[in-house]
Amino acid sequence: MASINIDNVQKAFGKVMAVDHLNLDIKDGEFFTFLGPSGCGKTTTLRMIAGFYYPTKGVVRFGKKDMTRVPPEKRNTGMVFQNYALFPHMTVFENVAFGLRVRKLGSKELKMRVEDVLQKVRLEQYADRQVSQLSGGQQQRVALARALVIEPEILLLDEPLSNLDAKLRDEMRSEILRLQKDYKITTIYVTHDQSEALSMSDRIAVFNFGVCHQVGTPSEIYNEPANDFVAGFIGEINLLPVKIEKIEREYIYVIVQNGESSSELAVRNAPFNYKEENKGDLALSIRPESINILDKETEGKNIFKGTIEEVQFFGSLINILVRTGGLQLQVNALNSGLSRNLEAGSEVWVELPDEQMRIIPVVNGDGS
Ligand SMILES: Nc1ncnc2c1ncn2[C@@H]1O[C@H](COP(=O)(O)OP(=O)(O)OP(=O)(O)O)[C@@H](O)[C@H]1O
Repeated sequence: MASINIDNVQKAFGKVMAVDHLNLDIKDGEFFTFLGPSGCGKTTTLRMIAGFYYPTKGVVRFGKKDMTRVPPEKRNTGMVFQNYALFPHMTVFENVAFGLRVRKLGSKELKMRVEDVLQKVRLEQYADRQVSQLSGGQQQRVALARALVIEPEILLLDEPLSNLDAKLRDEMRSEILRLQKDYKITTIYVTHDQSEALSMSDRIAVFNFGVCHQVGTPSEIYNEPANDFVAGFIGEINLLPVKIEKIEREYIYVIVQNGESSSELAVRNAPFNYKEENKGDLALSIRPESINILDKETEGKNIFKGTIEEVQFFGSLINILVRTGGLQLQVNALNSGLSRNLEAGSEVWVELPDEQMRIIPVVNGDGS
């Protein structure tokens, strides 16, 4: 096992800056995910850890060891690719044994290690099958077994589930987590699927255009997004452009442009909230499940009258689009109580609880 330190790493391909000023500390035994849209630099970073690419600048360390220019075969990392990269006409056993044969392991120990790992991925009865005769999920297990059999210090998984259907993906998620806990192996998982990242990871790094915008636990990333890109990429969110009016004790008062008029909102100034050094544009963020719908006018802060524009029924959840003045708010309510009787055209009041809102910086598309 090993910790990984990415120290001020940059990777340029000609004029394209695929990864810029990246600093990450991945702990020993951690399940760490790189999350972001296509082309944001996830795979490039993974490949620099595997040694398939060398950084243009910066240092990659495993533990305290400088690995920046060490070739891949000397790194002791196991990698699983999106397309599995198996040998289709070889048996499952031979595919898994390949890395051990390259390492010239004796036949007795080789057999023991392959059989042991095949049992771990629950493929022991398929050892003699040709890989081309296996299902997608089974092939993915062979790819995992092949990566694990060399007993790597670090396991690198590049979108390993993207070729599987939804049900199999769910099964394989649990399988990967079980194996990771079993082997207690430092694992980096690359995905653009936010629910996969939130449900599997100890911590997540969110990337866009080669820049890492935030590193945190799934709950930090979801509940305390660092900026509008992270907030918008993970889950649904309402983002309203705001200007700070004043800060008084535990409240930040902000002005939201609401069509022709403007509204004042009071946001609780939690420790992780607005920082006064944020100089650029700001947005107020609130998750759709944090907004309350009221059927009558009620005394209190941050309550606005609105009209329901759209109701979408999802069984346990009901998604409601409310217009209040010039603003449109997405509200997700549980299918119970008042929300059951709501329909387009109804008049309602929406409450934006002060402790559920955050004031976050607006970043440009390129992260600057
Ligand atoms: N070998 C290469 N030569 C030139 N440009 C590259 C190369 N590899 C990646 N890039 C560019 O670097 C940027 C980051 O690519 P990367 O593959 O790391 O993104 P990604 O987040 O893994 O995307 P995806 O989810 O689509 O795989 C992209 O703009 C890509 O076009």
